Amino acid sequence: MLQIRNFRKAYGRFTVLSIDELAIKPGVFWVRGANGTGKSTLLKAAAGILDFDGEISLGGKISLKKDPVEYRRRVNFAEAEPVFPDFLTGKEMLHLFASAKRAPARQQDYLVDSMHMNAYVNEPLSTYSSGMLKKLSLALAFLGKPDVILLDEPLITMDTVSLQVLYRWIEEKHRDESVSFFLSSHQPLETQVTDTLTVENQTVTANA
Ligand SMILES: Nc1ncnc2c1ncn2[C@@H]1O[C@H](COP(=O)(O)OP(=O)(O)OP(=O)(O)O)[C@@H](O)[C@H]1O
Repeated sequence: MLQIRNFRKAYGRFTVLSIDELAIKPGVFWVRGANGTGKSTLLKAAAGILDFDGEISLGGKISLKKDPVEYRRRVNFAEAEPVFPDFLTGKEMLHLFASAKRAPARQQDYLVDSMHMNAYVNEPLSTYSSGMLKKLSLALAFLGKPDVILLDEPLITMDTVSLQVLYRWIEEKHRDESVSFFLSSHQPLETQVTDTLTVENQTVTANA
């Protein structure tokens, strides 16, 4: 599903990650590693928002660099600490992403309802707490018909009820639409994972 070849990401002269070849089959993956090892770097590169040397593709067919629009429509991402324009409302962000991701009608209603965001979704983002912003960013990452969803530290700032909703979304998307997930977290995940990807020693290994 996700293929990485001759990948290298450096900040200045410091190489953070170097991956010769990694072909990841469909599934739900827990991305683990100590602070500063490169988990966010890996997810941001795979999401197409961070420049890197090398090649990342979906199944060797849809290349991030050669088919950037198609790739980004199929690979969704939520940042660890989302930052959005303060003056927009949650609803406006949802409309924007739904249009870019060609989301089916009413998909955003399901996400807003199930994550209990109705009370504030029409308010400007300047009024949101960090948990409210986190829930919105996760909802945005579930819009459209992606093949892959990358969630960077999805558990942080989420209350216990919201966490259960998130786990339900992940299980539904994986079971019903065969969506693959990459979930970086320092805490164990309360959902069944296919494999663990460990980020250490400037590279990534699959543990299975
Ligand atoms: N914009 C940047 N400029 C310079 N160095 C950076 C930049 N972003 C990240 N780094 C460095 O790259 C390394 C990997 O950072 P990254 O954020 O990917 O780690 P992480 O595994 O997600 O960490 P954490 O678990 O603490 O969130 C760190 O050493 C960090 O200092």
